[in-house]
Amino acid sequence: MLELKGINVHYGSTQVLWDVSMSVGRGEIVSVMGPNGSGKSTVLKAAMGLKKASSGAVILNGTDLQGKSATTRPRQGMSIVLERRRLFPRMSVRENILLGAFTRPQKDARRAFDEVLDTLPDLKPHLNATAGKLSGGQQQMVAIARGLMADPRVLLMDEPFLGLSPIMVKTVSGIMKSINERGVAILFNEQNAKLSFALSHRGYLLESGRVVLSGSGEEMLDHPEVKRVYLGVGAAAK
Ligand SMILES: Nc1ncnc2c1ncn2[C@@H]1O[C@H](COP(=O)(O)OP(=O)(O)OP(=O)(O)O)[C@@H](O)[C@H]1O
Repeated sequence: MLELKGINVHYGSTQVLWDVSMSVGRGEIVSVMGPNGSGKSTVLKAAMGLKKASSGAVILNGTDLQGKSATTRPRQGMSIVLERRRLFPRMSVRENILLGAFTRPQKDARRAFDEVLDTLPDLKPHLNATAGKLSGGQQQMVAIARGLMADPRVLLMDEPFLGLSPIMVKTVSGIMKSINERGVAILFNEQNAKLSFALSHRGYLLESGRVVLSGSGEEMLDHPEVKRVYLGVGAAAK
């Protein structure tokens, strides 16, 4: 349903993505894993149109989105949960969530709001709280709720576990699974190989802006290179 084809991205004269091709099928959870600075966030930003690719195509359900602005993409069925949550800290949780429906008529927004709270019931007691006062994990839930308000078929999640406690990591990965079970495909990035590939149906390994490996979550976890470099398996025996 979402395809990135031969994406090249530059910041100024520096190229940071090289011929990146990825796909996300209907109902899949797909991860982009790689070290710091390998270009994971840039992949998601290019998919969402927040960073313009120098060349290549972003295709969503057969429509080429290249050249169409980020603001049109929620209507096409794609939304993004940005890194570090990017909430409006002085606004209430309710206001932050409702912002996610800016492209939808009010009646649809109200219905979407109720559905989103069914998916994330833990937010109900906090709707009138100031977003900036919530814990990191709760803020991540608000960011996910905001992303869901556009009723996406594909949800992009930029480092959804960043800075969360192990318990909140479990909670958020559970939320991702339940969103996915409701028919939403997810493309997310994460630096931790185990977390990335254990949660995803398929994954990509990105190094220095290039896809160097891809496969099912299990294949990725079992790959000798992933094991050696990213899981530290074997190193301890020496
Ligand atoms: N706005 C920007 N201007 C210039 N260079 C940038 C900008 N954003 C990212 N870069 C560079 O592009 C490269 C890829 O960055 P990106 O944030 O996509 O990597 P990442 O894998 O998501 O890293 P991290 O895990 O640290 O978030 C890095 O070398 C980074 O320094």
